[in-house]
Amino acid sequence: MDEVRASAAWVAGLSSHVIVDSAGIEKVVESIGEKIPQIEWDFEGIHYFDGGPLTVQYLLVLDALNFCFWPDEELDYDHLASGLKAALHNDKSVLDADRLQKYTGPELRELLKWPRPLPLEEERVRLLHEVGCELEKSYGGKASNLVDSCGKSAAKLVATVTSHFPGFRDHSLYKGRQVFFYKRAQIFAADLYGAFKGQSYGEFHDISSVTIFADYIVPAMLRQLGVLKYSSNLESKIGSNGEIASGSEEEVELRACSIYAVEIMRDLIHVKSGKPVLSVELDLWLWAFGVQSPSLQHHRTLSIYY
Ligand SMILES: Nc1nc2c(c(CN[C@H]3C=C[C@H](O)[C@@H]3O)cn2[C@@H]2O[C@H](COP(=O)(O)O)[C@@H](O)[C@H]2O)c(=O)[nH]1
Repeated sequence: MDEVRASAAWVAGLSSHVIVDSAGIEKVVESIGEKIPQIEWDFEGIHYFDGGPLTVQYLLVLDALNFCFWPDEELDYDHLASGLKAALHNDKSVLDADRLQKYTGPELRELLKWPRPLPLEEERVRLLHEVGCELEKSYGGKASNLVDSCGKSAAKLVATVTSHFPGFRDHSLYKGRQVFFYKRAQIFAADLYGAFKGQSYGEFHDISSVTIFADYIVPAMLRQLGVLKYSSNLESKIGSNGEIASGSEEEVELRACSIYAVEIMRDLIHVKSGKPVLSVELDLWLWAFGVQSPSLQHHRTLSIYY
């Protein structure tokens, strides 16, 4: 994850559409004080959890599909999580590697009990096939074997997931240079950590190396808090729900500045409170407030990465 942190800082240093406001960060840190808001991982009660390997399989599939819900105004992340949970309660074999390789779009819709085509449905199906195929080829069909192979290192897990599954290689180019986000790979590590409460499949000695997950909710939340400032052009595009192209400087800056700003915030909280804080905890706090704030306007980019 060093490459995520380093490339985000590099982009933030050159950024022109999005600015990280250090006074805004100071204000947020002041308002937090000594008490970092602690959010329960499954605060919505939407996740499948049985304490064993099937939960790991569930989380990998969940994060393989954890992107771009906004094109359907009625669809959100909760539908995906609770849909997979209900499907698993009904039939424990729905996420078996051989079955993952065969789903069609209409079958995936049926599995999630969603009445119409999902956004980027063909891509979702392709990514499911990729997960099933690679799990079968390299890990005996089990995501839990993949996690076991990482020696309780979140950094190794992210490196393993991104090297085995091309769909998780969330990166972009900015001013000619490769920048890394690895949103869904990192969130897989964080979801294991959260679901298993830092034990068993969720035990990582380096969970502090994970950054926030650059999606479309966290930048909007950071902007609402006064941590990010947008150029007037970008502001009006987002305000009018205009689409921002994947890979555009605006999109890369939105994501990179969010990661960078939270890393700065995290260091400042540590200095002021004397207590270390995880980016994973700050992410969950920002995301949980963001998704519960209906007026929050976020950027719209068609992407399989977030
Ligand atoms: N930064 C960050 N982004 C996250 C999540 C999560 C879910 N995390 C689970 C972990 C603990 C909780 O129990 C959650 O269940 C989803 N997203 C992103 O949000 C967007 C969905 O928005 P909407 O269309 O409104 O549903 C989409 O880009 C999705 O990829 C997170 O934690 N952090």
